[in-house]
Order: sequence, then C-alpha cells, then structure tokens
Amino acid sequence: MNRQELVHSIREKQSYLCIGLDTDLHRIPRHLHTHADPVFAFNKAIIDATKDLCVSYKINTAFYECMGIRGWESLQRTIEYIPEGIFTIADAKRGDIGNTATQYAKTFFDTYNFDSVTVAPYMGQDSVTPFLAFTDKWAIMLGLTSNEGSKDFQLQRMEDGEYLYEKVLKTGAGWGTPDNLMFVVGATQTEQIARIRALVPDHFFLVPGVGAQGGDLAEISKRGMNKDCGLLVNVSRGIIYAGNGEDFAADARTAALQYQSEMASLLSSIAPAPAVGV
Ligand SMILES: O=C(O)c1cc(=O)[nH]c(=O)n1[C@@H]1O[C@H](COP(=O)(O)O)[C@@H](O)[C@H]1O
Repeated sequence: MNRQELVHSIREKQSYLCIGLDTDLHRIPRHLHTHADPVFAFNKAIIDATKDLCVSYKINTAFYECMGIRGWESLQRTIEYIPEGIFTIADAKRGDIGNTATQYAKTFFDTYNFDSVTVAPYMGQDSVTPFLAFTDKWAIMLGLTSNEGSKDFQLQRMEDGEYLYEKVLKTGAGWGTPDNLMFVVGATQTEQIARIRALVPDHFFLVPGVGAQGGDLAEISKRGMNKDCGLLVNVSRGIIYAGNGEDFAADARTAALQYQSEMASLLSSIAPAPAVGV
C-alpha cells in the first residue's frame, strides 16, 4: 500500500487506529479451543468485528513464532484473511547484515505479502535498506520506544547534547523517504513527541503504548499529528482482550469504536481534510 492510499483510508474511515493481533493462546476465550486453529478463529472474529474501524492490523510475530509451525500457519491464515485496503504490519523487529536482511524482507514482503515490517536500526544502514527496495512496501524503524528500557540507550545524551534517538532518527530519515519509511514512537513518550515531529515533519509514526501501557491518545495526537495525520496508533491488549467470554468480539468492537470516535474528533480538530480542489 502506498502513502496516498493510506492517507485516503484514514480520511475515509476517520480513524488512524492500528489493532495489534498479539494473540496469546493462553488468553483467548476457552470456547475457541475446540477449533482446529484457535488463534486464527480468534483473529478472524476480531477482524470481522473491527475491520471498518481501523486502518491497520499489526501482527506481532513473537506470539506466533513461539508456537512453531502451527504459529506460522495461524499467521499465514490471518494475513490472508485481512481485507484488501487495510495496512498490514509484521512486527518482527528485524535487524541483521544486508545479505540476511534481504531474506527477512523477502519473508515478510514476498512470502507473506505484508505492507510493512518493523526493523531495529542498531546494525546501521545496510541492515535497513534491503527493506526499502520493494515498491509500495515500508520499513518501520524503531525511533523512541515505549518501554522503560528506552532510557538505557535511546534517551542517553551524546557529547553534543543530542539524545541518541535523535541521531538515529535524523540519520535513518536519510536512508528512505516519507513514502517508504516510518518510525516507531512510543505513546508513553509524550514529552518527546513534539520534538520528534519537528525533526521528521513528514514521516508517519507507528505509535504503540495506548491502552495497557497507559499512553494518552489525545496528547500524542495533539503533539504528533501532521497535515496527513501521520500517525498509526496501535492498541493490542486494550482491544483484543476487552472481553473474554462468548461475546469477546463484540467487546473488542466496543473498545475499538471508542478509540475510533475519539480519533474522528481529533482528526477534525487537528488535521482537517483539505477542501476539495485545493
Ligand atoms: O514496535 C512496536 O510495535 C512496539 C514498540 C514499542 O516501543 N512498544 C511496543 O509496545 N511495541 C509493540 O506494540 C504492542 C503493544 O501492545 P499493548 O501494550 O498490548 O497495546 C506490542 O506488540 C509491542 O511489542
């Protein structure tokens, strides 16, 4: 999916919600365990209940890889089930020498046909550029993450007073374009987000950390939105585990609808659609 299509979908659905399919076999409702593929049965019900409310689904591969071959099968069924026109993210946080990175890119873009992959930039340019060589596919590079450990390296100051994450963002931005590169910016990093938006004004940010990690949707939207919206806000546990009974999918829809409604009003107040013909 290209940037124009993504922006169009955000405007049309009045949503920049990304739902994280962090599906844990041990947390899904009991009645699903009679299915041949309980993880896919769960994902299918969540997708059916929420596909009109979100513009993206993020599949965190850890939750699938831990189940071996069965997990990869659930992942494949899930990616194939996500409707056309919804932006898909393989949250795999890959990063390796160029020759190996090319194989990771082929895995997620050719074999599984995801629109994007999350990548860790620690190994530098040659570990990221293989993900940028595919038409209408995206690399989503870790910028400033949502977790406590972001203080260990990312929020350390360099000799010139700049944070390490700022150097990473500025350097990384030169490897791709706002049409094929996004950055991960944690929703818990409210104090930094305006600074990050100033550094990379045009790029999309994937913003995880709303819901279970306590990030504030309104605050990050006010500080991080650009004229194209420029945000994909991910919620995983806060939506998919909103309920755990027979009605879990309806409960997930209710939670997603709350986020989408808030997003619609934030979009109209912060980044209203340009008038037709402008
Ligand atoms: O790259 C990510 O998606 C990511 C980056 C980050 O800084 N923090 C973060 O929580 N994530 C992921 O975003 C999702 C957050 O899940 P919830 O906290 O359940 O909404 C998980 O899949 C995390 O692995």
